Amino acid sequence: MNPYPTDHYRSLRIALLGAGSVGSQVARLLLEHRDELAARVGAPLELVGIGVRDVAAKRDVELPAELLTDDLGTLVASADIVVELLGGIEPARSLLLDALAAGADVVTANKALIAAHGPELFQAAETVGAQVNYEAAVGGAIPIIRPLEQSLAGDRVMRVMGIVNGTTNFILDRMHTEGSTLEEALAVATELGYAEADPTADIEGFDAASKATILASLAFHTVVPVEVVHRQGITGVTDAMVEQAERNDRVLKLVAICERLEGEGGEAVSARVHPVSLPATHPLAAVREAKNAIFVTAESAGDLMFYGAGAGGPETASAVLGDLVSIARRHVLGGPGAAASTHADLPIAPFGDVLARHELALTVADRSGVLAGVAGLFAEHGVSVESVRQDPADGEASLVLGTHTASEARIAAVLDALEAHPDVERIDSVIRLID
Ligand SMILES: NC(=O)C1=CN([C@@H]2O[C@H](COP(=O)(O)OP(=O)(O)OC[C@H]3O[C@@H](n4cnc5c(N)ncnc54)[C@H](OP(=O)(O)O)[C@@H]3O)[C@@H](O)[C@H]2O)C=CC1
Ligand SMILES: N[C@@H](CC=O)C(=O)O
Repeated sequence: MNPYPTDHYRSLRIALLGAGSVGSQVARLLLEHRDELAARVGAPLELVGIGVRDVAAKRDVELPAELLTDDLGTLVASADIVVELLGGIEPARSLLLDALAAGADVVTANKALIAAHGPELFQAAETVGAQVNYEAAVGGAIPIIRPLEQSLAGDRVMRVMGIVNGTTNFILDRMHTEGSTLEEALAVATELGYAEADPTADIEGFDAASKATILASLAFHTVVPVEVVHRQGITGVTDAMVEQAERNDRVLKLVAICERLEGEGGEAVSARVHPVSLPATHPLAAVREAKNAIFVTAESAGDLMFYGAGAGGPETASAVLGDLVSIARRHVLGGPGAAASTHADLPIAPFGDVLARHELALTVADRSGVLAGVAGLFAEHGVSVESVRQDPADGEASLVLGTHTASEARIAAVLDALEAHPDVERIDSVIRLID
C-alpha cells in the first residue's frame, strides 16, 4: 500500500525549461510515468508548461503543443518546482533566481551555471528555505553529487578523480578504436545528444572544468572558483599522440583531478583537467564511449568508484527525475531545504606546483650517444628520467619523467632547453601520465 496517498496533497506544479536532448526526455517521463511518480511522491507532479525558444520546432519526442511556451518568465512564476534544462548562464540564472525569490525549488543539470553561480543560487535558496538540486550536473546518470554531499559528509575526502565528460571520452575512444578524426567523432557525439549546444565547451575542457569545480567544492567543503581550475582540452591531441600511446600500451583520456594537498603551509586544494596517458590496464582505460567514471578516495571509506552513462538524454533525465522526486517528497512530507555545505576556506594550490609523471616523445639525431646527452638535460633541470626507449630506425624516442620531480615549471624549462638543443629534431608530444 502506498504510505502517502496522493489525495492528501495538492498537485505540485512543475515548470520545465528546455525541451532539447534532456528536457524532452524529462517531459516524456513525467507524462508517461505520471501515475507511478505520483504514487512515489505522494502527490501528482503536474507538468504545467515547457519553456523553449521556438514552440514550432520539430522535436525528437512528441510533446503536447499546449504545454509549449516561449514565455519562460510567466511559466516560472506559476510553478512550485522549476526544472532548468536550457544550458548556459543567461537567461537560466535570472529565471532561477526569480523562481527561488518566489519560494519555488529548483532542479538543474546546468554545470556551467552551478560552477559559476552556485553560491549565489544556494544563498538565494537558503534565504527562502528552498532547495537547489543538481545531481545531473556531473556524471549524467551517475549518482555522485548526493554521495559527496550526504553519504560522505562525515568523512574527509582526499581525492576525486575521473572521466567527467562523455563527449570527449567518446571522441578519444573513437580516435583509438576506429581511427576517427576528432571532427568525425564529435559529429557523431552531437548527433547522439552528448555534446553541449556549443561543443567548444566539451573539447576545450570547459565542461569538465565546471564539473571539477563542483566536485572539488563539494568534496572539500569549500568554494573552488571555476577560474582557478587548470584546464586543457583535447584539441591538441593528435593522431601521432594516439599512435604513440598505443605503441606504449597506453590510452589517452581527458581526466579531472581534484586533490586535497598537504603542503608546508598547511592544507590546500587543487583542481585540474587535462589529457593523460593511462596504462591500458588502468580501470579508467576501460571506460568507453560516453561513459564516465569517478574515483573518490576518502580517509575512512578508502577508495570508491562511480561508473555509468555520463551523457545522453534519457540517461541524464534519470538523474533529473531523481532530484525532482526528492524535492517533491519534501513538499509532501515537510522540512526545510538543505543548503549546500561550503564551510572551510581552503587555499587553492597553483597548478604549476603539482607533480606529475610525464611522457615526452622526441625525434633526435640518429647518432650514438645523442640520446644520453639529451637525457642529461633533464637532470640539469631537476627532473628525473625513469625510462628511455628509442626506435633505432627513425630516432623516435620516448622518455618517461618521474613523479616527484616533474612540476609544470620544470617541464616548461626542459622543453625550452630541448627546443634549443641541436640534436633534437622534433618534439612530437608531451603528455601527463597516470598509473
Ligand atoms: N545532453 C546531455 O547529455 C547532458 C546535458 N546536461 C545539461 O543539461 C542542460 C540541457 O542540455 P541539452 O538538453 O543537451 O541542451 P539542448 O541544447 O539540447 O536543449 C536546450 C533546450 O533549451 C531551450 N533553450 C535554450 N536557450 C533558450 C532560451 N534562451 N529561451 C528559451 N529556450 C531556450 C532550447 O529551445 P529550442 O528547442 O526551442 O531551441 C532547447 O529546447 C545543459 O545545461 C547541459 O549542460 C547535463 C548532463 C548531460
Ligand atoms: N556535454 C556533456 C554532457 C553531460 O554532462 C558531456 O559530454 O559530458
